[in-house]
Amino acid sequence: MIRVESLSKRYGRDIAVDRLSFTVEPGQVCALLGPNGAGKTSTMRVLVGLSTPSAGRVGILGEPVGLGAPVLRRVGVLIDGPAFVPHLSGLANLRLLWSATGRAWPPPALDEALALAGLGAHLERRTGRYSMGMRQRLTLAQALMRDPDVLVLDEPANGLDPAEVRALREHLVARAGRGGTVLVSSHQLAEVQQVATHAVVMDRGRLAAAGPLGDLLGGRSLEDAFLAITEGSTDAAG
Ligand SMILES: Nc1ncnc2c1ncn2[C@@H]1O[C@H](COP(=O)(O)OP(=O)(O)OP(=O)(O)O)[C@@H](O)[C@H]1O
Repeated sequence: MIRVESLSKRYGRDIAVDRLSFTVEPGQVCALLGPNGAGKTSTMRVLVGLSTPSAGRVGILGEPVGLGAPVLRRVGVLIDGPAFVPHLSGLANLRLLWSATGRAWPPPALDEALALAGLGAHLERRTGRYSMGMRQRLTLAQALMRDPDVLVLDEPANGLDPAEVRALREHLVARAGRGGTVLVSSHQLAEVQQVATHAVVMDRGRLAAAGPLGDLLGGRSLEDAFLAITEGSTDAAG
């Protein structure tokens, strides 16, 4: 379970996240939506201990989060992507990242993660020669190989081709079906509509709407609902 309580994040005098609260329960795939600069990545970075909140609290599986918090072992994260060592192969990079957990190789869901990443023989190639899409797939593999209870994915479909996007979608649905908690940000609303059970819409740092997807849609496409929600908050602010 993910809990965000009155979270604010400032960068100097700018406020990127403004008293944001929401929860994501096990079994849910929650889409974190919002226009460019709404504060989605800032929220996710605080949520997984990569940056500190200016105010408020975040928790995962009932435990507080901070850099190196034990609960983060149970979280698969894709944000900006880790820095892969360019002269090592994809597989060697996964081993290196896994070694930081102090647990024996291989990770519990390595095969499943590699199947989804679909890198095949590229796994043996140096990551310095990877395309952006290959890098994204290796990043996904490192997030999934630990068989996490919670997934926090910032625009995971970036750079993936349509077949891979579909495989990812099926994976997220299956993971939530097994009791996992998934928070995923995206600008690809038609894609998100197929996978999300819930959505949180941010606009200029604030919560603009949240709830089960069906309630937010009210019979509209997610694109129409999103534009109505974010336009409404622009009018209200103006
Ligand atoms: N490290 C930083 N230093 C200063 N300002 C930042 C930093 N990171 C983000 N911001 C600012 O905070 C605001 C929110 O950015 P954030 O990346 O969280 O939005 P986002 O919703 O993820 O956007 P996008 O959809 O474009 O990825 C923006 O105004 C951005 O310029």
